[in-house]
Amino acid sequence: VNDAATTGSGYGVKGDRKTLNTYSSGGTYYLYDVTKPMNGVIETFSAQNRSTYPGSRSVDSNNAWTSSTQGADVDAHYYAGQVYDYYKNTHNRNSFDNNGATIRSTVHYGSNYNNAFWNGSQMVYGDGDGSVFAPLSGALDIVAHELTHAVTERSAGLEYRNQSGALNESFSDVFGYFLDPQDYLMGEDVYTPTKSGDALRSLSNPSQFGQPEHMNQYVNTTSDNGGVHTNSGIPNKAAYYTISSIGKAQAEKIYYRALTVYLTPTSNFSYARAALLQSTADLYGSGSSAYNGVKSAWDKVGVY
Ligand SMILES: CCCCC[C@H](S)C(=O)N[C@@H](Cc1ccccc1)C(=O)N[C@@H](C)C(=O)O
Ligand SMILES: [Zn+2]
Repeated sequence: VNDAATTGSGYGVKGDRKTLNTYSSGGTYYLYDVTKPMNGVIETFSAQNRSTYPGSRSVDSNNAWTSSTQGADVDAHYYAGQVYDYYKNTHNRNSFDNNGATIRSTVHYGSNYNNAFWNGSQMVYGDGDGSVFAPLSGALDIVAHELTHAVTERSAGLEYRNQSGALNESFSDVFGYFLDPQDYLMGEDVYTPTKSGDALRSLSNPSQFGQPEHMNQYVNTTSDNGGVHTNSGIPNKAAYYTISSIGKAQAEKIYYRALTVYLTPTSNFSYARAALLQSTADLYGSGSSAYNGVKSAWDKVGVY
């Protein structure tokens, strides 16, 4: 039996059917996607509910990934491919390092683990406890959030604390929106599976879920690396104002250019305003409506 790229199918966390780019070797099927240009490989592993990664490759006997525990594997793999395609097609970036790095995910991390993260080399997803979260790879905006941390790490390198850390978190949420633009909510597809209509965060209304949305509400704290998941509400609100005034198409070009050309590891909110304005001037001119939209957005959140 020789090795070959194959096409499988399966059910995601929400029970939705998906087609998968898989690989067969020795009669076993793997979540190993070799269809991307320039050899960008996407591969998915399972920690089998231990707290180790990468764990072992997700496998299936007949390329039908339909068991109830495979939903997290299916979505991590499928959504990672979607995020790869977004960065390649929209920003001409070939994987998170712009050099075809393998995109690896591990699912079923830990026990009832209500989080997901980028560990410096790969994405890692918990299954959630079924009350706070369902398996976290079941949300495209979460997968985009985590993979954008990898892009940030290989570009601006925003330090994960205080204002640069809140920007790091915000850029991950904002690209989560760009991948999943049907609402301004974050994590809604897997957050509180037994309760509808809520989310972990909102870009349009950060205060709805306990985040500040103006600089005069900045939270000075030592917890959560200086409140990176709290103070991200302020740049998130500025992104909402920007997107709702100039549109997603121009906003995503501006955000990508700021992240990859101007921001640095210690950039603060004021520097982010300047970087986004400079990116807008580069792309659309300093007299453009886009420029006025970005300026007004950051004025409204009190960052100058
Ligand atoms: C390991 C310690 C924490 C790592 C933080 C990761 S990058 C993170 O920010 N995870 C996101 C997951 C997410 C993203 C979008 C929507 C919902 C959930 C996150 O926001 N985690 C929250 C729960 C947190 O860590 O406070
Ligand atoms: Zn994050």
